[in-house]
Amino acid sequence: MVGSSSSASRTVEPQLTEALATWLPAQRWFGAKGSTVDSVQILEREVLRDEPHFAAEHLLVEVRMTQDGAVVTQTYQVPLGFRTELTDELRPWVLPVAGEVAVFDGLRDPEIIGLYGDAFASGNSTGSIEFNIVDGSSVPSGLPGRVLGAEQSNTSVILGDLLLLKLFRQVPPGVSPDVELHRALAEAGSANVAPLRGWLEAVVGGEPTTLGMIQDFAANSNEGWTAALASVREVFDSPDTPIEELPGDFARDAHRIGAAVAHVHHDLASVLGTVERSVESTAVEEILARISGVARVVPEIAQYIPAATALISRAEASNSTTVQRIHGDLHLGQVLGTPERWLLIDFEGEPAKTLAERKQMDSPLRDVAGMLRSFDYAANHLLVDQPEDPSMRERADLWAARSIAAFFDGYASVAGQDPRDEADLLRAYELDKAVYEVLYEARNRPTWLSLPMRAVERLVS
Ligand SMILES: Nc1ncnc2c1ncn2[C@@H]1O[C@H](COP(=O)(O)OP(=O)(O)O)[C@@H](O)[C@H]1O
Ligand SMILES: O=P(O)(O)O[C@H]1O[C@H](CO)[C@@H](O[C@H]2O[C@H](CO)[C@@H](O)[C@H](O)[C@H]2O)[C@H](O)[C@H]1O
Repeated sequence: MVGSSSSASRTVEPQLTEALATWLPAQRWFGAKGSTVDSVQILEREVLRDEPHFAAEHLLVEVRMTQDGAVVTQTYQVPLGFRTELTDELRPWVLPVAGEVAVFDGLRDPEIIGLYGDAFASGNSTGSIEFNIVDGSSVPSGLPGRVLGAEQSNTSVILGDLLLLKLFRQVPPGVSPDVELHRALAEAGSANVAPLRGWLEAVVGGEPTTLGMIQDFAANSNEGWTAALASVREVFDSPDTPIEELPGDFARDAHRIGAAVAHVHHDLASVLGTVERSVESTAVEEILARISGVARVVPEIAQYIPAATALISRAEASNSTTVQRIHGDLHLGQVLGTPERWLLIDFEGEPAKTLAERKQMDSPLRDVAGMLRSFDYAANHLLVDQPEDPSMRERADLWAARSIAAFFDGYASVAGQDPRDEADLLRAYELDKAVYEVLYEARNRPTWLSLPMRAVERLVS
């Protein structure tokens, strides 16, 4: 616990918990959008630095809230900074705490990011937090910290343009699949992930729990989503040029992404195994439960339940399928293009699932379906909120079809099996993802809702 009157981090607990109750739900990474926070309790408060004008603390907090009438509890990781003088860059990140000391999101402060880097370099525990380095790897000390632009489900920061440190925001008790799968892929010698260098953990709810991980930073990389959007823009800007003649045609990249995904699936299967399972006992039946659940928030989706039921029955008729550990939340934002190859990142699985669910074996078709949905998103998202223009829509659909065909070809060229051969099961997984997206967009980006809604309608027809 903290409390020296000569330190910057003297903010008392009731003030902090009250501020966190307001501040947490407004963060991009807060996972329980649409819920009401009832209380915040500080589980751990570890001091990383404590000086008169500057302090840093690592907090684990338990948030109790009400979501759709039910009480939900989630644990979040909240590194905080305390400064008596604030820079302009830190101003947007302050918590509503009155007093002389400003309290802010610690991961926005390069000095605090550097503290985490140094903790890895020394490999020592900091109070209850353990910093682990992968055998054969090392982290240099004194690496300058830098904030990575985009806010996502977690917060990633850069150390010396060499390493990327991702701190998970929501931390369910247990080892993260991101660390687990990166370690398996290292064992397989996978070239399609950024090598894992270390991870940090603490005991949460009585279990060793991953708090974050550190891996090589692919400095010259471009996110698949950004690259795909650039290509789609070109398609719209040159309406009379056949897509295959455009310099930014995405088919070649889509083919390489397909091959990268197949390599990762192969490597995960080789290290962590595969199981033959009846389609009925895969998560396919849960798709209907998902639709019913989403219909409570987005009632328009209920009309598709009968057609979805028919689709699931067709998928179940395909008997058995092979399951294995998979990525679980694959989309164009989860692939990074480097000059040499495409990398897959962020193996945490679907954010809406529990940790135990995310660690279950599943069909690789779920990842393939995630990519198909993403090509559809990339093709159509510039048309959201625009008056319907059939010629633009036709170009968008052509771009998506071309990219998807190339992705399938790339996947099949490595896997030796073509996902198109399991068409009904693949469609069921696509529907599942589209339904997930309906809820995701309703809660996070309501202006994008028409995108997955259009897909649900198409997939069940
Ligand atoms: N190894 C890496 N090298 C370079 N950039 C990366 C790397 N890993 C992730 N990123 C960037 O960081 C962003 C967030 O990473 P991600 O693992 O998807 O985090 P989150 O769990 O918050 O979604 C990605 O969209 C990507 O742009
Ligand atoms: O933040 P995560 O990467 O864990 O994923 C969540 O957010 C994604 C949006 O950032 C969301 O993806 C959806 O939008 C993407 C475009 O922004 C699109 O490429 C995906 O196909 C679409 O699913 C993802 O579903 C959600 O889990």
